[in-house]
Amino acid sequence: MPSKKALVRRPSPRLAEGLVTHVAREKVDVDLAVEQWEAYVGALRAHGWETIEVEPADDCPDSVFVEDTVVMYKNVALITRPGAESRRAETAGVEETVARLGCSVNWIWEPGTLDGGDVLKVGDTIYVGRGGRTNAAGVQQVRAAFEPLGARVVAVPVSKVLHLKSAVTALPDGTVVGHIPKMDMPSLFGRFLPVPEESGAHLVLLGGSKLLMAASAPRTAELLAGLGHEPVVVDIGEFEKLEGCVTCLSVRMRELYS
Ligand SMILES: NC(=O)NCCC[C@H](N)C(=O)O
Repeated sequence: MPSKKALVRRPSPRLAEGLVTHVAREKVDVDLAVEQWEAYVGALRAHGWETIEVEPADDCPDSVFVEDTVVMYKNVALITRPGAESRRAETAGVEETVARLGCSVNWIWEPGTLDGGDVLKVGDTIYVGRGGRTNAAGVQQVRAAFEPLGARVVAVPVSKVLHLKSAVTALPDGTVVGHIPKMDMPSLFGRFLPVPEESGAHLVLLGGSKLLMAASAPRTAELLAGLGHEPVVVDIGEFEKLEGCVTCLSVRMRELYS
């Protein structure tokens, strides 16, 4: 059934200790991050999304990046096993929330690892980035979980960025949008639009032609507006210092059964 709920998770007071892999560490202003997070949640709400807060995980610095802990396909919530050990404790609270919302719950098991940031759904095609956080067993387990439900899983090598969706997302019409310098194999995607900024490749589909985007990608916003899309811009600069994107701060649940 169509639903418009989105999971979010309030930043931990330890946010500044979050992991960095492909960028140099910069000082994070936690108070400003909380303000930016509130504005992000406000933008989701303003566009008709009911936001559901997962109980905060104050001891987990990266817990605000809730997308990495669960992948939704239809009514199934696949609880991940994050590639970074320090993030594994984040999944318990998420599991509780999705179960309460009536999802059918499944899990990635050892030796599999998967971060939700590596999973891009375009219709029934599920691209899974195989990189620093998601291993081959994780990809196989995504296949086993979702192909019987009608999905086709396509594995994509990722070596230049943290996650697949750090470089690639998609427009509402299914066109894949990506920043080529950060992609291993742009040719794996069918209909493809290159964008000039890395963070321009991070799109959250809000509904209709509205696209939630980061303020750090003004040239891409202009490009997309010129193609008839409607960018909704938020500043998430403090999260970008930790390799976070607009995509990773929420999990949209569009096909809840209940
Ligand atoms: N899906 C995402 O883009 N997640 C960002 C996670 C950033 C966090 N600092 C991490 O390294 O896990």
